[in-house]
Amino acid sequence: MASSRPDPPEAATPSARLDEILDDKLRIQELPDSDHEYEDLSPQEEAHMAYLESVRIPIVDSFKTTSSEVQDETLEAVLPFLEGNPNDFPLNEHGIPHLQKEKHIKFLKKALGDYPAPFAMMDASRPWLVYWGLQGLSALGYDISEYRERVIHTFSLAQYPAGGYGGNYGHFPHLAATYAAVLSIIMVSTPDSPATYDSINRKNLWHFLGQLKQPDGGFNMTTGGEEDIRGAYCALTVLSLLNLPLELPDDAPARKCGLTSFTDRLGEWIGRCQSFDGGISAAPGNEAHGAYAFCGLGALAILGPPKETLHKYFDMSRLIHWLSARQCAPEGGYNGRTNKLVDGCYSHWVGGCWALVEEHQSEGLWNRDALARYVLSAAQFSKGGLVDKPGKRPDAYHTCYNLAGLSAAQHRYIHDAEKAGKLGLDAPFHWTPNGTFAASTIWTPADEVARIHPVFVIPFSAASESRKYFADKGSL
Ligand SMILES: CC(C)=CCC/C(C)=C/CC/C(C)=C/COP(=O)(O)OP(=O)(O)O
Ligand SMILES: [Zn+2]
Repeated sequence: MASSRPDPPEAATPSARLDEILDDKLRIQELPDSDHEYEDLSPQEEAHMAYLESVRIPIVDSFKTTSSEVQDETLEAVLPFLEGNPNDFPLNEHGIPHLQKEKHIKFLKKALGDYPAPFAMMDASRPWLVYWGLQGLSALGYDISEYRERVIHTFSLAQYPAGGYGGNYGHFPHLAATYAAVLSIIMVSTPDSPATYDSINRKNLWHFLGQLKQPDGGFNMTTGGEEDIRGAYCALTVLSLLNLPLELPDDAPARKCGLTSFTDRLGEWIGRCQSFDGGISAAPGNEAHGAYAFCGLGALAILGPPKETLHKYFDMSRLIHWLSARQCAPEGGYNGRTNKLVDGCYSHWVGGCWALVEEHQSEGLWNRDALARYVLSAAQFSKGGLVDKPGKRPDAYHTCYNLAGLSAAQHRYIHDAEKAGKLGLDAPFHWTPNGTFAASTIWTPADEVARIHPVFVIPFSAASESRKYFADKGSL
């Protein structure tokens, strides 16, 4: 680096002749190590050459870093997919691979099946595997009702007797597992199948959430576990979809510190997660990350109409600046944080932020076509399923969130703040679809995925039917 470069020795003389030999490129990258070309150098010029030799390595090192090298490798992997069609997929009228719906459905159905023994380590993620599979299938327009019985069975076992859901039978309850389990259950439920909704022990779940509420306003992920912004989003999602009381249970430890409601001090705590660069981090003081940005925005969009809550708790112009910087060029997809690599899952974690942000500031803040191009051209795996980036294996997580990101690029939503009730986490039920972008230069109607609720990331009908079912039911 220039600042650490030593001063040249006094005897060293830069000269016009040396400058001629050492043009900029040469000086930085290709300083010769044999001196036969410079046999007739004066002692002063030789001293200057020696000086240049001594500073060469630090200069070269400052141009290449581990991050820049993996970024170069990423471009090498991605560009052939943006410029050509290495998978030999059928192309749409814009010359872009069609969305391979049938292949992805087959992949997700397999992902919802049995796993061989080495996957035992994924046991604690069972609710997530189910959620990603069901949500991905729904996005592809597949009717998931055939999974209803299996979902009730799986989650009745994973429901912890004292409330909440763990990864599987006998696991302690965790807020992330609870979020994924509740979303899965309500996705396969219908008002005429109350047994599915009623498999959730709401009263015990409410008590479990009460144990997680912290005196500073945030939520722990599990009893005695970490407090982070996922907790805020997961807890509010469950409270809102299951129409649980906002009042803290009497046995909630936060009551001892004067808190009475799940929402007490929560907006302020979420606001403290905005980092110096405008992004949103897991907890105050941490590095900003796109997945946490979605959790923060989602949580505020449940707490009240985003038109009101976003600018109340976040500096929106700095957040928009940070979110915009996550879209990679020329890849078109998103990365999750500064100086990191494009990855298909951020198509949702960052791409999904825009529907919420656009309630604060009008659209046009991001390049929808560029994201759709990354998903269709670079993130579809030849045999089905979607990936982080070319060269990676597909999995249910990347399949679900690439599809959600593609949906975010294709559809527009609007929130009716007037209709949202002031109490009871009712705000997220006043989003409505507001058209589909038809004028794309990337996708055609055959490449469209379904609309997805911008806050809960499930079908719209699953969200509204659950809320209505539990509102009609009333008591816990
Ligand atoms: C609702 C809910 C529970 C949301 C969870 C969201 C989520 C995916 C969080 C992960 C966040 C994180 C710090 C990833 C870094 O991974 P990395 O270092 O491997 O990836 P990177 O290089 O892309 O940052
Ligand atoms: Zn990823």
